[in-house]
Amino acid sequence: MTQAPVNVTVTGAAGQIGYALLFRIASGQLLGPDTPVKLRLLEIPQAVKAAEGTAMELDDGAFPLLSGIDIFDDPKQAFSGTNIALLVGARPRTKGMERGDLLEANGGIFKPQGEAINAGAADDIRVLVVGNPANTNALIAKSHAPDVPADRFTAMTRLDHNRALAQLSKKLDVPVSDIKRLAIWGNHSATQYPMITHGTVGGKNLAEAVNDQTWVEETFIPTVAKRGAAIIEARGLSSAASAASAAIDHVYTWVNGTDEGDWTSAAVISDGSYGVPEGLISSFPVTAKDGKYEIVQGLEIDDFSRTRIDATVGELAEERDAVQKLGLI
Ligand SMILES: NC(=O)C1=CN([C@@H]2O[C@H](COP(=O)(O)OP(=O)(O)OC[C@H]3O[C@@H](n4cnc5c(N)ncnc54)[C@H](O)[C@@H]3O)[C@@H](O)[C@H]2O)C=CC1
Ligand SMILES: O=C([O-])CC(=O)C(=O)O
Repeated sequence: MTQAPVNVTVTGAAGQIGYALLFRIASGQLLGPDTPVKLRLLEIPQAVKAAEGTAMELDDGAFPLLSGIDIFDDPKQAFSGTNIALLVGARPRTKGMERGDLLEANGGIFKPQGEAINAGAADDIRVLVVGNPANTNALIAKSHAPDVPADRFTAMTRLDHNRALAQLSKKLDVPVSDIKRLAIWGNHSATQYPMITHGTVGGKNLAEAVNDQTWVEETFIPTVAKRGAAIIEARGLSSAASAASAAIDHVYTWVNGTDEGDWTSAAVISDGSYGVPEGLISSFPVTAKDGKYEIVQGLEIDDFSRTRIDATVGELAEERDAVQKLGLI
């Protein structure tokens, strides 16, 4: 192990996703088995003690790749020199809270975090926003980091992608690894569009293999799009281990690349591709190469997909307009 450790900042470190995520980072699953990591945990002051408890357990894991843990309640310190930032901590929606209140409360978190990343993160900083509303929180953070290339801000739809893989694997009775070129479009919300049109399974077209448009529209799409709510209903808590696993997948792929001929899904800054307004952080089919996510170009979009993409992207535009009105971007 000769490489210098990579600094990884995790916000919301004392939360339930943090608890599932940190041990996997420490064991080398975020960046690979040859890359040592240094953890920088950010929490609100009331949760610092709980984060200290998690750090004690991380110590007790005796992970060979974990070269240190620091805990902060100040974003400026937490993001100083960081290479990878996982923005997990967010303000959850509580009873009686309107959508605007939620966006405003999260603006109070993601604006200072964007500023702190701008001020002190390493030049190769890569940011993944997990905390909801993830796409718009990423947009807020990006807006306050003008010196960081915009394509370094991403939001997580890999969990939706993995959920879609799992549903298709069950439907077709094939291993998830046989299914390629699946794509989640738009917002990480119930309007998202999981698209199978260009997918493949064992080299054959995925939509033809499924051959059941009623199942796609009435079962597959709603199951994937509403899975978060179904998990809350069943567990009494929102998805945590699966969300942590998807965050690991998102960063691992970003750094190590997609397989030749395959895609994944990530919410990245739109360059106007497929009519998605430039500047929105929207999920697209993406490849990763040389440490960069790129939107897959040139796909034919059928009428059904167009309608679904327009709806979810329309919701993103509304969220952008709302945070613009609140002066958060
Ligand atoms: N994009 C996705 O696919 C998914 C996103 N999520 C979202 O991830 C977020 C975290 O989920 P959980 O870990 O289950 O929540 P949690 O409530 O268990 O933990 C959140 C943690 O964030 C901390 N926090 C709050 N404000 C902070 C700030 N300003 N700086 C640092 N830390 C702060 C809290 O103290 C808490 O420890 C939620 O917004 C949830 O909706 C959850 C699942 C999937
Ligand atoms: O729905 C939630 O609150 C958590 C979430 O984002 C998901 O599980 O996809």
